[in-house]
Amino acid sequence: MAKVAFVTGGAQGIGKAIVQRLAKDGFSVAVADLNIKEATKVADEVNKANGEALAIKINVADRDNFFAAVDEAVEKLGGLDVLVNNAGLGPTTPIDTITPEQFNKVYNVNAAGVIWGTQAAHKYFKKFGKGGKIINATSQAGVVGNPNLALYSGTKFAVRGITQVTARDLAEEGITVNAFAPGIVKTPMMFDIAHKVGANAGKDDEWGMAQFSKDIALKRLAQPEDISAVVSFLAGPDSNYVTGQTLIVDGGMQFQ
Ligand SMILES: NC(=O)C1=CN([C@@H]2O[C@H](COP(=O)(O)OP(=O)(O)OC[C@H]3O[C@@H](n4cnc5c(N)ncnc54)[C@H](O)[C@@H]3O)[C@@H](O)[C@H]2O)C=CC1
Ligand SMILES: CC(=O)C(C)=O
Repeated sequence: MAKVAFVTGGAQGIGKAIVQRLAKDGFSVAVADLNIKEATKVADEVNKANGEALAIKINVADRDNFFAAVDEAVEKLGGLDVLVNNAGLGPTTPIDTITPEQFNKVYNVNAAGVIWGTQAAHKYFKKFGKGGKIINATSQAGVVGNPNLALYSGTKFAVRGITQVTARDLAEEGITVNAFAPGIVKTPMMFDIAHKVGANAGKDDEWGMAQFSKDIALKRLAQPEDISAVVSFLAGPDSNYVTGQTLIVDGGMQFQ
C-alpha cells in the first residue's frame, strides 16, 4: 500500500513541484488547493504518468474545511503519512500600508493554516498509530526580515516557532515536524514581489527579481524542483530522526 501525502498549495509553484516529486517517490498525493481547476490539472498529470493523485479544494484558513479535506483524502487515498503545509500568501506590505483585514488574511493562511493542518493530520496519526511527518513552508524571510515584507516575514517567523513547538509536542507519538526555508524561487508568488520591486524603479520583473536578490543578499535563485528535493528527504525514511528543524534552501545567504 503506497504511503499518502497531503500537499497544500499543490496547484502551482513549489507545491506543484512537491506533488510531482512525492508522486515520483511513490506516494499517493492529495493535491489540495483553493484553485481546484489547476490542482486537477496537476493531479491528472500525475495519474497519466501512472502515479496516484487526487485534487481536493481547500481553504487552509478555514479549520473545518481543512479537517473535511483531510477526511476526504484519507477516505479516497486510504490513509495519511505526510502533511506538507505549503500554501501561503506573500504580499508586499510597506509597514504603513498594512490593514487589519490584510493582517488577518495573511496570518490566517500562513500561520493559522499550519495549526489547522497539524490538528487535522494529528487526528489520523493518532488513529493509525504509525507516527507521521509534518513539513511546513517557512522562508528565508522567516530567518531574516526582508524589506517591505513585515506581514509575510512575521508569519514565516511564526511558522518556525510553530514547527519547533509542535515537534516537541508530538515527538513521543513518533511524529516529526520540520520546515523548509527557500530563498528566492521563481514562482508566481516571487514574480509578484519582483514585479513590485521593478515597477517602483520603472523596470521589468527580471530586473526586480535581480534587485530583490541583492536587497536580501542571496547569491543564486532556485527552481521549485530544488525545494521539492528537500521535502522529499523530509518526507522519506532517512529523516525519521530529524525534527523541529528548519532546512534553509537558498542561493547562499549572507546573514547580516
Ligand atoms: N517563491 C519563493 O521564492 C518562496 C516561497 N516560499 C513559500 O513556499 C510556499 C509556496 O510558495 P510559492 O509556490 O512561491 O507560492 P505560489 O503563490 O506560487 O503558490 C501558492 C499556492 O497556494 C495556494 N493557496 C493560496 N492561499 C490558499 C489557501 N488559503 N488555501 C489553499 N491554497 C491556497 C494558491 O492557490 C497557489 O496554488 C509558500 O508558503 C511561500 O511562502 C518561501 C520562500 C520563498
Ligand atoms: C517571498 C519570500 O519567501 C522571500 C524569500 O522573500
